[in-house]
Amino acid sequence: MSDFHYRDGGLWAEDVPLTQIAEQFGTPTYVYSREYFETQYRAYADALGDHPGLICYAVKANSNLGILSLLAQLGAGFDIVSGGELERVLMAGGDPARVVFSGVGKTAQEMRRALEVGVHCFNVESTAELDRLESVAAETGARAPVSLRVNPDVDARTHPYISTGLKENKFGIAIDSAVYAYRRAAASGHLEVVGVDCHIGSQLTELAPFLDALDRLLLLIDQLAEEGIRLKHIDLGGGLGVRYRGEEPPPVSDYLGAVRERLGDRKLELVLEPGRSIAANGGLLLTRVEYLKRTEEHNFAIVDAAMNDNLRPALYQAWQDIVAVEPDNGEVESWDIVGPVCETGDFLGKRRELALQPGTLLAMLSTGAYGFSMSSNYNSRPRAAEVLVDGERTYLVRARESLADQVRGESRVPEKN
Ligand SMILES: Cc1ncc(COP(=O)(O)O)c(C=O)c1O
Ligand SMILES: N[C@@H](CCCC[NH3+])C(=O)O
Repeated sequence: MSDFHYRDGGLWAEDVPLTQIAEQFGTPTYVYSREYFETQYRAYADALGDHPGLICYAVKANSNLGILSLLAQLGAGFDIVSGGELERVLMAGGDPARVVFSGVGKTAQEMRRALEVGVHCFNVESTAELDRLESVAAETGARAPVSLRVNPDVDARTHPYISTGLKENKFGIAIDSAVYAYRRAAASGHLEVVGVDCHIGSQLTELAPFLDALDRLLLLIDQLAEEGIRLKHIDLGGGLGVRYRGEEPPPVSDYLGAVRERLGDRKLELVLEPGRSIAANGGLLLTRVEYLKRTEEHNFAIVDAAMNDNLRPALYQAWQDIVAVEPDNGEVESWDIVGPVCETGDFLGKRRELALQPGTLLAMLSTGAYGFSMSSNYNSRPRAAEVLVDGERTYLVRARESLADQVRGESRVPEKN
């Protein structure tokens, strides 16, 4: 039985009916299944098996402390892209020695803090960043562990906004010039070269681009070894896709099986940074229909969640399934499910076949990744509550924002005299 399933005519999260969650916590609310996150993390850990390495969950996919803490309890590592994400990991009980620090714009302050707590490595994305890291390390007297993020120029065959491993993208150091950057890092007394990293994109549904990137990285590793620069680990980033509609991404075991086979008996630790494949199908967004509005063109169902809660449809024209929590036998019609935000792009789904009434409770599925974490206060809307379900228990892992939360730090100005 899946973690979100119909039972007694209604949709449940594990052993809790979603109607109960809506009643207790209101809507819109993100609902997560603990079991799902644990199963997905374990799929990676099991597929890694006895091969040395780290599964570093990409915090940006879902950075709620409840989620991070349950992963920390399983021994997960974390992939972070900001000082804020680092502090979240620490607050959740994560081990800094299992943290890899990615991102193209690390500040000196963020570097200092990461050195202080002792992260596993910095995934350095440019030579300018290498210079900054070297001077921060020199200042603090630490030796910074460095893995260069190379851009292997591989087509991930995914949405252009979430493809990151092509020459034209802003990420990483071009693989052709990586050797120079490695020589530069290896010659520094303040930097310790430990690995190589790449991340070619997100929502990949085929293995070939991952394996092409891996092959290119292995060539680089051999070239570096000839110069006496020996790497301890290879980090293939995240990117494994999930099923939103008809996609059939390869199972984690096939992916890691193929990678391990390619690595053969090389003594290279394997680091992975999965986000979406751990989180997406572990969450849903619970929302209620406020109004039904029929025009000559369309039927609109205006719900209480909006693009500020889930930006993916507006940003990528992403499709995520929307289902009724208590399917009734009313007349099924085609509806555009839209939010209250003043933007034409504020939709959650178009042309959805549903039987709706004002007050109908809906669940937008596959929203555990890049859902709440990309939400905002646009239109001064409070960000949604987040509830984690564990069997029959519910934990409010983030309270719905209040107006006071929203205006904290803002102030009026005195009248002009
Ligand atoms: C550097 C890095 N690592 C890991 C991830 C996680 O990717 P995904 O959620 O596709 O697994 C991302 C986001 O795409 C990323 O930019
Ligand atoms: N936010 C994106 C994925 C971007 C991943 C970050 N590199 C999504 O919702 O699909």
